[in-house]
Amino acid sequence: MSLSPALRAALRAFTENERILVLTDFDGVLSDLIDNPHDSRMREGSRVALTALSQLPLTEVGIVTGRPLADILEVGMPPQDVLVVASHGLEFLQTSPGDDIYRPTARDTEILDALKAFLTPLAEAVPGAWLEIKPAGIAVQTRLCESQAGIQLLAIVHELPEHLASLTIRGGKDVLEFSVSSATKGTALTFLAELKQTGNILFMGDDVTDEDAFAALPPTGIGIKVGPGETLATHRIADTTEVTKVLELMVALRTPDEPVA
Ligand SMILES: O=P(O)(O)OC[C@H]1O[C@H](O[C@H]2O[C@H](CO)[C@@H](O)[C@H](O)[C@H]2O)[C@H](O)[C@@H](O)[C@@H]1O
Repeated sequence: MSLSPALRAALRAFTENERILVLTDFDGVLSDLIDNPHDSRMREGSRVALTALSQLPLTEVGIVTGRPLADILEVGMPPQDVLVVASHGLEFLQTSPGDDIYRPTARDTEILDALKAFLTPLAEAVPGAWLEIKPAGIAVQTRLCESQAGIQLLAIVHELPEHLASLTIRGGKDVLEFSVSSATKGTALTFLAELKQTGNILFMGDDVTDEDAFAALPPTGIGIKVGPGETLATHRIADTTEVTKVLELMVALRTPDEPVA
């Protein structure tokens, strides 16, 4: 499918701004959703377009992901000059003076150990379920579970005991994450907007946590939801192949003498 005329017009107007900030989620947007997160890679077309975009003048590009920073650097292999916000807005790279890598405090470690003790037997009881240990939290992954068993497990772990009640809970695609951090992709977007001194921001995302970023977009921003589901975004595209088309169109529109397909 080609991009809708309304989205093409919005992208044309957006790229005419002098300075722009293009931000995108990783899983389900730059990469297809697959069973093993360690095997995820950016679609090649999106990698090429993202790299080209990041090298254009007055064009800032960033990846905003729920993955830990070390993980996205290894799996996502972000091109040079691309800003990275990881752990749902907790960790930052290339945003100097805002560079920030999370290191747990003694109290965080105590809570995370207690969380692991709570989640481990529950996950072990459900075939296919596994725990993704992150620096600031733990995600219960159920993509490989029988559908009802996965839904049931997430409902059970959602009811945290009293001693873990301070944790932030984030939903996602076949995943529920518990974190000592309450940062969101929305707080990250606002931080980057101030850092880069622009309200001309485009954000693409596919999941529940991306809604925080859509909500934080200024009126001069553009939100693009990838795939189905309720959203605050003003535009929608079908899948990761259309993400590549959006990125390629912005490169063409932003490059003098480049033919626009
Ligand atoms: O914010 P994102 O970049 O979209 O990251 C969200 C989570 O993505 C990963 O999990 C999801 O993708 C996996 C690989 O395709 C899939 O197996 C899993 O079921 C999905 O939930 C990642 O593992 C998480 O840490 C991220 O928070």
